[in-house]
Amino acid sequence: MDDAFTARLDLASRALGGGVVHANDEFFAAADHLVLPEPPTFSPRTFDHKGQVYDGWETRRRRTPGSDVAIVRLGAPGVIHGVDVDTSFFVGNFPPFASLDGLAVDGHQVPPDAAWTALVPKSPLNGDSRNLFAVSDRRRFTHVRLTIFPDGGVARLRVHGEAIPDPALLPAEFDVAAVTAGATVTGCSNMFFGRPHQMLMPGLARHMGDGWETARRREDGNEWAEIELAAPTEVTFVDLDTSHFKGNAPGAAALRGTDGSGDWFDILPRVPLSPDTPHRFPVRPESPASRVRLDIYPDGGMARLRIIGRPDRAFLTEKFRRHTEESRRP
Ligand SMILES: NC(=O)NC(NC(N)=O)C(=O)[O-]
Repeated sequence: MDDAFTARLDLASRALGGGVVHANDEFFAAADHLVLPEPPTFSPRTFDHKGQVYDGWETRRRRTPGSDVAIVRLGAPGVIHGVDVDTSFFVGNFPPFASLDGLAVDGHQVPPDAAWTALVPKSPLNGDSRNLFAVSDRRRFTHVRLTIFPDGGVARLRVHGEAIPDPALLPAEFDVAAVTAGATVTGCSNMFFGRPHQMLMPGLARHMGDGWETARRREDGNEWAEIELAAPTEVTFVDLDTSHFKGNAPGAAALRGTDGSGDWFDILPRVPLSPDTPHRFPVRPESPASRVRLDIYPDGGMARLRIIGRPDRAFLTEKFRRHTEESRRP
């Protein structure tokens, strides 16, 4: 099956601010575990007052017909390309079937009579494994609802897709390289220790594992990453944050941009970098950029990359409109 969607951003992740807003039953384990960014873990023969401790959402054994549900508010609303219903470590207690629905709400509350859209029909699950389901609906959703039949445990719910922010909620100038704004990594030379999209995650990096890190380069040349920005943008500031990279920060970096025509121009000509330091550079590039290339010399780690500027509002509005109109239709 097509599982290419697993490389996409997890829109539900707590790392983006996603959260569980409702679960009808959490007897054995809290549904909040569903959106944790870390892979699930298990410690055998570890019992609390309710039973064996699980790193997931686990409901009690049903004695009446029915199903159990959990509703997740996406950290970044967007278009869902596929989901992973991960039942890791649930063996004698995984749900044999699950389904997933989506909802797009204006504002912040889920109305009790909301009309949910089916994204994954009731489908069989395997225990102690990832269960991948592609989603073909290309509308924008703010919430998903996981239903398990009849009961049981799910370790994580990953909702892979592309973030589509509401332009009405974005200021005139913001970080257009942020994954929550819809920026994506389109290529990189090396990601041995850490994937480059981590540079584009919200907030400060928590530790060295929370950034882009290459292997030590043993030949000539330098490492690089390319990013498609949320929209064509007049860039005003570039942040290169090497926090936590103390013995392995790049010695220098440069940022170039293109408007898609194939011509590249300097946004930030090569500058020296210090270890474990958030650097900010005011810039005045000659043109708006829709894509950028970060070169680091020769290799190393970057905790965060921020590209602040004034995006093309019409571009953002059209992207939002294209994915939104129909998902709001009753
Ligand atoms: N040994 C178990 O895991 N039992 C049960 N679950 C927990 N959490 O104890 C159950 O009945 O599914």
